[in-house]
Amino acid sequence: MTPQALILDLDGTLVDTLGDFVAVLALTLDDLGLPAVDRDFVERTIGRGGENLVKKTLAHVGAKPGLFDHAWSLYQQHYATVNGAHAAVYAGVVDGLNALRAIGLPLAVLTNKPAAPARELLKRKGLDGFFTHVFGGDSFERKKPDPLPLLKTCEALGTLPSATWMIGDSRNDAEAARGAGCPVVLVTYGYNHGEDIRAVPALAHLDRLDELRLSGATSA
Ligand SMILES: O=C(O)COP(=O)(O)O
Ligand SMILES: [Mg+2]
Repeated sequence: MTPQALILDLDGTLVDTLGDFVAVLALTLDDLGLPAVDRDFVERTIGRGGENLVKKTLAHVGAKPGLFDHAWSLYQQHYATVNGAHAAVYAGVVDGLNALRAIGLPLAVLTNKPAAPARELLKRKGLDGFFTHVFGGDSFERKKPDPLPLLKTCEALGTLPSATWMIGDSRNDAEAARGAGCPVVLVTYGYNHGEDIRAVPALAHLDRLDELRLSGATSA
């Protein structure tokens, strides 16, 4: 089975951004006079968009209610500055993307990160040239794990969901793909809410993106 196009997640799949999230939350919490959160908390909480991360973090540190709007605005300002400074492209990603491009597969990014910082991060990490579309958590009415963003991305790619594979690192990606009717491939090195991603059914579980072996794109 060969796909006609691929949709790739960003955080935890293409780029290890945990350090960025940790740094941005530390700056935001410091501005608010609140205690920092540890790396493990951040790792198991990322993946459902920045708003969710900020809400969960405020609850975790016992912040008073009503702080969200201010915290979210600080978080976004800090994110724009920090973006990419504590992040690294995973081993195997550039070779994997080059191999996929070489066989003519259209590639799109679909992340829960807002589209503007997602595009900026890809640019800062030299990955922006690989993708025909980059969609974020604010590109559509709902985010992953809702299937809507996948269906909309398939529409933009001009491919049927059944011929469009989702490559992600979390059960969010798998759930969204299942709802949309897209086959899913999962990478094992990202963030899955503190759970083992190998327990989530997929076409394959990859330790590196360049382990994906596809023979060539079929026509749409
Ligand atoms: O939650 C986020 O901000 C990013 O998550 P994703 O790139 O893994 O979808
Ligand atoms: Mg992810």
